[in-house]
Amino acid sequence: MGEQPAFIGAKVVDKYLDFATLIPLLEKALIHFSSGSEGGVVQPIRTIVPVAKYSGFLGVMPAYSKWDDALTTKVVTFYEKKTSSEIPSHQATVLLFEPSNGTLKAVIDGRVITDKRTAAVSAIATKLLKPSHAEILCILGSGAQAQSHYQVFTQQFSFKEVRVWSRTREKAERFARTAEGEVHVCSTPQEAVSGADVIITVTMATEPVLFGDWVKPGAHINAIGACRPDWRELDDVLMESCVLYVDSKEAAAKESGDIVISKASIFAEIGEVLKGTKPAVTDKTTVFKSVGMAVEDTVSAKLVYDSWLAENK
Ligand SMILES: NC(=O)C1=CN([C@@H]2O[C@H](COP(=O)(O)OP(=O)(O)OC[C@H]3O[C@@H](n4cnc5c(N)ncnc54)[C@H](O)[C@@H]3O)[C@@H](O)[C@H]2O)C=CC1
Ligand SMILES: O=C(O)C1=NCCCC1
Repeated sequence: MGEQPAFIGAKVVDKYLDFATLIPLLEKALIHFSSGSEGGVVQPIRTIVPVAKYSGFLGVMPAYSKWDDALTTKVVTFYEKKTSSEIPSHQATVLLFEPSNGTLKAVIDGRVITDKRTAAVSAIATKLLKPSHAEILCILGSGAQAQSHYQVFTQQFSFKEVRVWSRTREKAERFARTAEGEVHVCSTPQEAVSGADVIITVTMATEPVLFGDWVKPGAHINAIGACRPDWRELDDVLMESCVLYVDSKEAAAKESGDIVISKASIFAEIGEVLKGTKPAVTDKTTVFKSVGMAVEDTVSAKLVYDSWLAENK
């Protein structure tokens, strides 16, 4: 029998995944992904199994990155209705394999990876696309992604004001109370969005929560939810009037109702902007529609495993 795989839990993952190290790795992964076969990323569209009886979904997200020589698959579940406050709506595990022979090297908590890599990619998009004077940050939603986005955005940028709105005011207040800096709780999404320079939508909404008529012209929006073809976070006015960036054109056009239903046309992948083959527009309203990519999990899991191995040889 060979060696047993390492089991790496959420606390250890959190310790090793610091944004300053993760962001440059994700930038490279986005460039590789958007470089076709030359980029060496093999990432099929993920498989999603609906568990209709419980309004849940199971997703399988495999990827290989030649440049990182890393092979993973994430298995993620997400449930529309929370069954208890202790069980997160999204749970995930990343399996890391030895690419040369297929041996399973590690079973790694995928929840922290999902939260942090998604937020880090939004920060990358925002650095490229935000208006030059961005003073007000608005977050719609107050769950796990809201937390990780708040963390990285307050670390990477210096907003003068941070606002949050959530369907349940009490949850928005809890978010503000536990945040490290000052967060202004808003009573309506419109109040939160009004005059904001950067907006993040991190909800499980299935109908629009952000309307184009509310958005300050030139603002940048990171749209993180609406990962099913019949789910929306943004309305048609916004989708039709913005310059639309995505992580993966193929996946976004198939998976997100914000694009499928509005039929908005995609301008570029973020990886193309990082590569310099497509421009970063900063004087118009921009949307980064994120659906999440397996290769982001691959480079994150490799970082965690390599860091863990260095301390546990
Ligand atoms: N693009 C990506 O890479 C990823 C996207 N996601 C998506 O991001 C979104 C947020 O995920 P988490 O923070 O982990 O979930 P969560 O369950 O921790 O938080 C969800 C938030 O959405 C709010 N919400 C639920 N239904 C709503 C509705 N109908 N209208 C307005 N707000 C509503 C909840 O009150 C809560 O604040 C989800 O849509 C999730 O699927 C999650 C992981 C990766
Ligand atoms: O990329 C991911 O991981 C996810 N994206 C959409 C929702 C489920 C998790």
